[in-house]
Amino acid sequence: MDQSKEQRILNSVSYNAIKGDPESVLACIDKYCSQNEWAMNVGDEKGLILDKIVKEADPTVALELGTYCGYSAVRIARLLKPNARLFSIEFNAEFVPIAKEIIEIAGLQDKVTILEGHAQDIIPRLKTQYNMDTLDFVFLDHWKDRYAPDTILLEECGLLRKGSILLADNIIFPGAPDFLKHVRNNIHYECTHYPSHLEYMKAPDAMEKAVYLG
Ligand SMILES: Oc1cc(-c2ccc(F)cc2)cc2cncnc12
Ligand SMILES: [Mg+2]
Repeated sequence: MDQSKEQRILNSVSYNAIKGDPESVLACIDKYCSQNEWAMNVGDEKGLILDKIVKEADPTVALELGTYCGYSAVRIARLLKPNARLFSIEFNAEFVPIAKEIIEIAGLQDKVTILEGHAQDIIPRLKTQYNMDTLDFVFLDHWKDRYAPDTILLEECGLLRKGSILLADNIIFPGAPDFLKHVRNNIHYECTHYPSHLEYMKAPDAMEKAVYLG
């Protein structure tokens, strides 16, 4: 059977990246996806915004919704302090083993736990099953119509604390209007908009930071 695009991305990383070097893994994926096959990684331009917010948050416990091939998991985990951890939720079973291998090639497997399933099923179990208190940073990059309900679920499950930082990808394209409606003009959130472009393309896109105020 023909290989999937995601398998071809893994092949490229496995062949070209330097083992244990996250920067070379990111550069390899960005090169492949800008020159060979477009893929929905957050990419190098929006990745710089992600880097900035992760450094600002300096999280001990981070959550990512939407692992895909593990590009943003590598991007986030490479910035984590020694005892910090990233949990990444992915529902597509085909993507999970590919992301795991890419994260391993980057040498970040001890910092990242991939949880396979739907965010709405996993979020309610994070405290009990993973001994979690609250989340310091959340990257939303899964299906856009799930950003708002999953944010509300994080609130209801007591996983957000005063100062928890949410960062959402694709605010313009494909767009997440319900999420913006929930966090903007909401006394519980302080929002910042970061205009950018769709990964590897000229089309406008943006990220939204929403700091939970408790
Ligand atoms: O960054 C992203 C981009 C796109 C996407 C798809 C098709 C298109 F034409 C434009 C953009 C889809 C995504 C789904 N999940 C997470 N991130 C995504
Ligand atoms: Mg995205």
